[in-house]
Amino acid sequence: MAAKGASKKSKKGGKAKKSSKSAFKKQKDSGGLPDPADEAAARKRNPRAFVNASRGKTIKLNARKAERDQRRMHVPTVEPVNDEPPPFVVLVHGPPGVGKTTLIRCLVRHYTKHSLGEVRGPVTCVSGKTRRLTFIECRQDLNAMIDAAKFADLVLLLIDASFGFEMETFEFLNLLQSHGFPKVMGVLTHLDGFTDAKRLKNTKKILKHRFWAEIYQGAKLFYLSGIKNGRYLDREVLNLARFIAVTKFRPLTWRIAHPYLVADRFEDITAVDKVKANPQCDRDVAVFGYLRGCNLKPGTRMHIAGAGDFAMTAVSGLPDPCPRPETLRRKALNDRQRLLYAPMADLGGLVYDKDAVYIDIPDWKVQFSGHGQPEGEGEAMLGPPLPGLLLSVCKLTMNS
Ligand SMILES: Nc1nc2c(ncn2[C@@H]2O[C@H](COP(=O)(O)OP(=O)(O)OP(=O)(O)O)[C@@H](O)[C@H]2O)c(=O)[nH]1
Repeated sequence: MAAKGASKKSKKGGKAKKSSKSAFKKQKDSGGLPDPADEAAARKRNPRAFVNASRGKTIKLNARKAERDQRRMHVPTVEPVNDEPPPFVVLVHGPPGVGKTTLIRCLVRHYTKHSLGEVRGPVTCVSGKTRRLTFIECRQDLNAMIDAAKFADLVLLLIDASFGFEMETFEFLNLLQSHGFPKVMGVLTHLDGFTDAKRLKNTKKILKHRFWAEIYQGAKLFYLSGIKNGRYLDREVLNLARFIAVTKFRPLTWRIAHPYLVADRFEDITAVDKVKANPQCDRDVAVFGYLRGCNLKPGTRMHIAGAGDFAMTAVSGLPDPCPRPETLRRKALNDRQRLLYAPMADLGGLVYDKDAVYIDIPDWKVQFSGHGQPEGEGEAMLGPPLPGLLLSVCKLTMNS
């Protein structure tokens, strides 16, 4: 223990340098300079020699190492080579009001420069030269979560920081475990509700460690610090979007061995007379979506989650409605290559209903005759939709 009143020797800064210089001079004067070989050996033994000086950098390096180790542990299989892989499914999950719709809108806006109105059904967009993403919003409802756990490639787990984790979030993680556990990233929202900086820092830290305890040490957690003009901050969305665009997805053994399809949309194509005669009759339904997993053989029985087993009468390939860019020479995508395909959303003035398609035509483009539709009505109904009107990769017709 230092004697009372003795001054503390400084270890950093100008004073420390000065004192080390004077110590060296003293040693030189007394002729007791250490042997350079001994000095080099001592330096090699220095346990702190390879430790990062910066604490933040050490944490980041450890997190990256954990990520790499996890990836190594989880890739026992090689994904089959596919020239045109289907879009990856990014599932956005969280409690009501946490910001799922807002986040999907912001990400789609970032990738395609298109502002979505309402987010309904799957939204597919081109996210880069070689990748397409399908965003799906998952309600905090047990049935929806059970279905979503079966097809998600990446889960964005939204957490309301002002509330913390909810029971359903843990339930969903358990469901994911039973389906092979896809990649999971956390996103903290409602951080602008904190006025005290210290409390905000503590909350972030607590939630991060809780999240790491559930997933693994170093799992990626993003912070969205607030809303501006109904959108998350551009810089934070850009970081998240870039991370999603480059992240590697784990091929899950069961999924790559089975054909499956996430329906972008469906149509009831039963003959009208048949339904009129017997409203309870078996229906013919055409389901449109990208085929995932392995090849689908025509004639196999299909299982529709939550509905049961069905016989398939026909399968046909359709032109891709959201193809990847053909020329990869340019570094960035141009606006024409940033495609968006969301058949259920109100995109481009096209709305799909159960039994009709509506096209929204602005009033100034329409010249109504005196006997036609009343003036001012901007929606024209086209009648029952034809199968294959809006194109998709696979079409199935089923009856029970
Ligand atoms: N202050 C603040 N408001 C937010 C934040 N995130 C979302 N909101 C607001 O919360 C409201 C609900 O956002 P939505 O994106 O509709 O949430 P949701 O999870 O899709 O809600 P449901 O569709 O009901 O499940 C909107 O008014 C958003 O502006 C945030 O980080 N801070």
